[in-house]
Amino acid sequence: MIDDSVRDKGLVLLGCGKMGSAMLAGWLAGGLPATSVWVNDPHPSDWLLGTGVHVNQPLPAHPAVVLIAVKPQQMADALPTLQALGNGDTLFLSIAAGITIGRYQDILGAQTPIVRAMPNTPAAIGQGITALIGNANVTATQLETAEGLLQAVGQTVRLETEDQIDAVTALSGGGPAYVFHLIETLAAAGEAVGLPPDMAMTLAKVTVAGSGQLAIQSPETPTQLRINVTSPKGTTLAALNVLMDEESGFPALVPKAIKAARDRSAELASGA
Ligand SMILES: NC(=O)C1=CN([C@@H]2O[C@H](COP(=O)(O)OP(=O)(O)OC[C@H]3O[C@@H](n4cnc5c(N)ncnc54)[C@H](OP(=O)(O)O)[C@@H]3O)[C@@H](O)[C@H]2O)C=CC1
Ligand SMILES: O=C(O)[C@@H]1CCC=N1
Repeated sequence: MIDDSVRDKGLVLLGCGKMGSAMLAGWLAGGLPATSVWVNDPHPSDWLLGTGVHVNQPLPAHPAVVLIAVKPQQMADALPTLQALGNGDTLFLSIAAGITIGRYQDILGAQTPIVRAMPNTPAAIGQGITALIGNANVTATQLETAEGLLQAVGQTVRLETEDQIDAVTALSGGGPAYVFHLIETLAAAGEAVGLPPDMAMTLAKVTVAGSGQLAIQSPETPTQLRINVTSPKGTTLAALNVLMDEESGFPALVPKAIKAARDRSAELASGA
């Protein structure tokens, strides 16, 4: 639930592109008044301008939370504009990949309360998942405020160490893109074996969505759910023999992809 302090003292978004908009859409749909939100973004979208939030207007003196939602490469220009809010009661909630708490402290001040989080775009429909960790300046109440905002757009998990966030970024932060690519690939493959494009896309989307829901709702493991589909000597087995090949299938490809994303996240953290 979104904390009253956010409604009363205000929420500032630094950057409102794809991820900032996804989260803001969820918060507004969940009842956060538009008048409690201030957004700084050089090129506000038509959607944003239509929400009724304050766009590129003077900020409240002591907002409850600042959401940092610019790209890592934009941080050096964007963050110093909010330096005056550092070292105080305003909680900075960062969703940027690869920018460490230490780097925020260097710019905003060592006493600044900072929560680093990694959400994903299904937040736009309340189905996101976000991992978070705070620095020592974050009070228990502020951590609950951050978690309340993030739970208003999905589930949350608390991290034990900050460096775990590189792996989270690789798995669930970018994960929706991998799944969307799976949908694209399934639909194209359906077309290639004779289905009309629209039908192939509908079959692919609903299959992925339904399977995801079944994996969440069923008491059975994903492994058992896979076995349930796979008849002996049947059609699924013919496909899985390709997809589960240790040399060329998912077991070879997926870990390689996740490691590449994890390594890139760590690289961003070192300033590359
Ligand atoms: N997209 C995703 O699925 C996820 C993204 N993230 C993280 O979220 C952050 C944002 O990513 P994403 O939304 O995809 O990127 P976008 O480029 O869509 O959003 C960034 C926004 O910030 C604006 N901006 C640029 N400079 C400034 C500035 N100086 N002050 C204020 N706003 C500025 C950009 O404007 P303009 O376009 O005009 O430059 C843009 O609207 C990144 O750090 C990313 O790592 C985390 C999890 C998932
Ligand atoms: O691609 C990126 O760097 C960001 C982080 C996770 C999802 N998008």
